[in-house]
Amino acid sequence: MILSAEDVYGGYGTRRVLHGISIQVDAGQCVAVVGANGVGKSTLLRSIAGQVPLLSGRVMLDGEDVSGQASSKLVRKGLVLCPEGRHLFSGLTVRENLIMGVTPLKVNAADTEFRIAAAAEMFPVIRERARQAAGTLSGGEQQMVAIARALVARPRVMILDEPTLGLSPIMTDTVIAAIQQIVADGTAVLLAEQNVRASLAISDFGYVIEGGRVVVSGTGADLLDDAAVVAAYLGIEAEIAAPE
Ligand SMILES: Nc1ncnc2c1ncn2[C@@H]1O[C@H](COP(=O)(O)OP(=O)(O)OP(=O)(O)O)[C@@H](O)[C@H]1O
Repeated sequence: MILSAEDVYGGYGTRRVLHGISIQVDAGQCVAVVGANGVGKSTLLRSIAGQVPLLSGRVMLDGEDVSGQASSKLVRKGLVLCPEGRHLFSGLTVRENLIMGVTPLKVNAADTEFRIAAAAEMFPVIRERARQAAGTLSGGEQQMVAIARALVARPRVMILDEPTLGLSPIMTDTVIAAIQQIVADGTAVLLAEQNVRASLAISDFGYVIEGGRVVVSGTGADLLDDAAVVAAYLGIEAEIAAPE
């Protein structure tokens, strides 16, 4: 197991959002957390990534208790969050945004260039728009830059919060394919997505969250096959077999 959250309670000040959540991600896996708006998916991911304090419980990264550690430290240990809403520096160029992704690692210039070139293999927009201000890119292009900024840190685990939110169907497909490639290349992925079908379809395992708790879990395929789960928690209609 590369990452786990164990009995995590958390929230914002007196606002309790997470009520004892446990999840785990094995090396090489893509794991999805799904559920309706406001159930605590982002809070969970941000708590794991050191951006929201834990009230109790712990986060384990490759056998080490990293609970409450700052995100810059976690990046150096191989855990990177690609946040909802991308949070690019819109006035900086694409290239400068990518350099931000390696800053916590203190790698040398040659290594930085190598990492950016490798990310551009996956996302050609990085080369094409290298000197353009990130804020002038389309939403889909910005999402690719945001994922690339996480990728250049060479994480062992990448946490992706709503990477397809607001994207066109074509851009959504591109981002989903990129996530599959990242997993195939050996980085474990923890994914929160409103696009339930697409995320469970590429996930080895999924957790359905409701009210800050895991209510159902199973393989991505099993969750999608379970009509009751699909209807009750995921807000999408079960596919009804057409009559012969
Ligand atoms: N910074 C914050 N301060 C106070 N409450 C917050 C803050 N961020 C989120 N919340 C609240 O925490 C609860 C869970 O929000 P969270 O963003 O984790 O849900 P989510 O499942 O990711 O939903 P969404 O997909 O809509 O982002 C919500 O009630 C939300 O209003």
